[in-house]
Amino acid sequence: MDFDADDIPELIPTEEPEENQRSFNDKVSVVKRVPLTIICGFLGAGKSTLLRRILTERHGYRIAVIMNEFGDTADIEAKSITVDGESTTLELANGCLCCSIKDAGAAAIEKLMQKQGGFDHILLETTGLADPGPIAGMFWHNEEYVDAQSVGHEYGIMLDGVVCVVDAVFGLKQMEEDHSDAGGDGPGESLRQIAGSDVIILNKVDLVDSSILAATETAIKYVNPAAPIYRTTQAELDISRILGLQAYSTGRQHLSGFHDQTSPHDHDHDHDHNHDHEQGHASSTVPHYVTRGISSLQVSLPPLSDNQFAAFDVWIRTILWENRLAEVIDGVTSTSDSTVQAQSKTSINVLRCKGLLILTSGKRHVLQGVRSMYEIIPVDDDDEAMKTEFPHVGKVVLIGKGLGEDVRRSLIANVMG
Ligand SMILES: Nc1nc2c(ncn2[C@@H]2O[C@H](COP(=O)(O)OP(=O)(O)OP(=O)(O)O)[C@@H](O)[C@H]2O)c(=O)[nH]1
Repeated sequence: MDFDADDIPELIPTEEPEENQRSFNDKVSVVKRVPLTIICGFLGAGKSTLLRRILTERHGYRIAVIMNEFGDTADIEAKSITVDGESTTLELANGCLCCSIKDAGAAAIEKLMQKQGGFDHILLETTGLADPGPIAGMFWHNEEYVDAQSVGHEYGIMLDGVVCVVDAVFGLKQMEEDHSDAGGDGPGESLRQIAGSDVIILNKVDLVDSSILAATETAIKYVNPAAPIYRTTQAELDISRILGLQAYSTGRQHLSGFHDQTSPHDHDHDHDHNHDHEQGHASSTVPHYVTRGISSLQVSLPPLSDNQFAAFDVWIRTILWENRLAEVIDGVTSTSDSTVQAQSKTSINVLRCKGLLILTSGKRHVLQGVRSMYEIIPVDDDDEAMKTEFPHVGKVVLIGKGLGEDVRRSLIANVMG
């Protein structure tokens, strides 16, 4: 990547950001847990372009970008270069830091912060072939943070979100090839990257026509209907779109996808109709690699009693931990459709789940899950914005493999039954 003199940003004072720049900085926790965003994406999709933009723009934030290796970014104008046994750090004119550390685990990043001081945000770039799921799981419930506190460290990390950069030129082809390469190991990396992300950047839109963009977006939405998609050229977008997502907390942002279902298959119908509608399209227009690989399932839920809420916990735990439907429903399905039951027992693999559960008492809970890890957290009812901006219908979104009709039936019967 080449930089010319025009690209070199001016020195800016390290004063407090202006009021209108506080959109995500405000969300930094008072306990100094620094938000971390994972950037994944296909090979060559534009991850470095996005990071270079963040490292050189005048946004007023102190952001640490952790890269696998400096490689083509080493020529970024640096105020100083620090090298020690474990990390190399370039301090940049706009106050950001570009870091390359041997071990990008939570403990190593926290150690870096103790040395370099706190950041407003951390971006972690993954390689083009990385599956973000295990990396997100590593940072989500970061045990090292507890250790960091107990030994008096000032900073910890909290997972803010996962962002996937998709190549508008090759995205569809990559998804297709990825599936066919996956063989018996299930869906490959490009599909897992899309499935595991909270925001999708569809980059290089300058190189394709609108019909390809629309087809690519349709395929993405079948895999992950909950993530907003932003079209970009040279990864140019407002950084507040990707930072401060709070995708793993009860923050209202994390369910924004529920409001913005532009999938042609999501109408505000009841769940039976909605699902049948999806199935109808699936047989005619959905690319085969999506229907055969990762797909998503959305189910609307009415207000739940305490017992139904407890039943949901059992149901989700069973599907996430044991990759099967809950026992009580096995009994029901086995009498009506034992083939479906047998298939679901072996093929369900949920990569990501989100949800909003509304109780008959009015209390609301957010479901968050990455693979087998999940939590159900009460929504802060004192937050005025939560009252007005949060969806008022309970809903569960599952993204993964084997999410067919039997899973929806199981959820409804097991929880509502
Ligand atoms: N025309 C066009 N080219 C772009 C755009 N974004 C990035 N590129 C170019 O695409 C190439 C790959 O971009 P990178 O940012 O290096 O991609 P990457 O995802 O970091 O690549 P890997 O690290 O190899 O996975 C570079 O030559 C970029 O200049 C865009 O929006 N339009």
